[in-house]
Amino acid sequence: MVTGEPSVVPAVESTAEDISEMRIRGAATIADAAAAALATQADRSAADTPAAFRRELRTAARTLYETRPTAVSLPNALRYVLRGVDGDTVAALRTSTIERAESFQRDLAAAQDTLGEIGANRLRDGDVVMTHCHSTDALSCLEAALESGTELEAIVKETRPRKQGHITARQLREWDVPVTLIADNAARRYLDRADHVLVGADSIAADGSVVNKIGTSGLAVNARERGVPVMVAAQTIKLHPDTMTGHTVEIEMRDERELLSDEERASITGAADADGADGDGPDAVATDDGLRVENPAFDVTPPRYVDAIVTERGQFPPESIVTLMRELFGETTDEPWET
Ligand SMILES: O=C(COP(=O)(O)O)[C@H](O)[C@H](O)COP(=O)(O)O
Repeated sequence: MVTGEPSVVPAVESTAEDISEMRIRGAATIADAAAAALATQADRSAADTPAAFRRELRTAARTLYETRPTAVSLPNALRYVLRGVDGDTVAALRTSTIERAESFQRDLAAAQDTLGEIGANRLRDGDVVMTHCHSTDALSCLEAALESGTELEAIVKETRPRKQGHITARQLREWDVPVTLIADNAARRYLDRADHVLVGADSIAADGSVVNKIGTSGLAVNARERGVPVMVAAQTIKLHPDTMTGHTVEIEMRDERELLSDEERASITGAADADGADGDGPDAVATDDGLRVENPAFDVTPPRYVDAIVTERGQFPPESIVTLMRELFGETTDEPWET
């Protein structure tokens, strides 16, 4: 936290850490947790003036905002809650913040259900769906289809380096869906068996580009080459309003140790143990050993490789998503936590 800023309640700090460390992950889940954290901040605030209460809330929002840069659902959630904070007393501000956060969480869940019903209409009995990463919006489409009696099979990409495909596989097996888990490298080979590629999104840009887990763009290009339609399940909270005014979406770069442990690095570079050959592994990662590891968490799929973006407001060809963005966000993109 920046020195001199008002303190935030410990629950906000721990939610922020859980998001950074990906114990809370996935764009919709992050948005839900951020709204809940603002409600907790409001509930437990010891501020004795409305101005102090508002300052604390803005600091809490900034603390949450600074955790992960790519999923726009996070700032969209914070903006939604902060804009509904209203009242002349601390008690009134507290109540309005909590109510606003709760209504956000209700809307989020309802939007996911509606989106699922819409996405399910694209799926036919016996279809095989290839997934990437773990997306609750994408799974909502599969769940709605299964609930209406559609039989589905899934080819689940492992999704290196964090293997979120395991979470998807676990959920699908709970729903009794036959699952084939594959290494990411095997995707093109298995596209021959797939009727759909179904992924979620962290952000959708005004031109219809889809920002999602690293590997999505390569999958989409291969799917186009194989004639397999690509469906993106994304609630409107994933629409990135800043992209209407020319901003780009920041792609998060994560710690290289998600790809390569210190021991693996040492085995590649031949770096010796800093404290001698004691067998307990290297003590520090060398920075000048000539090996650079890069670990982008997301990539950008151009709209021409996407067949449909399924939202709770209907399904859209990617090129027309900007119309919905203007309707929902207007052109204003100021950040309430920066005031
Ligand atoms: O890319 C990811 C998660 O990345 P990470 O694991 O790095 O957070 C998901 O596809 C989207 O966030 C959509 O998820 P949802 O549909 O649940 O919002």
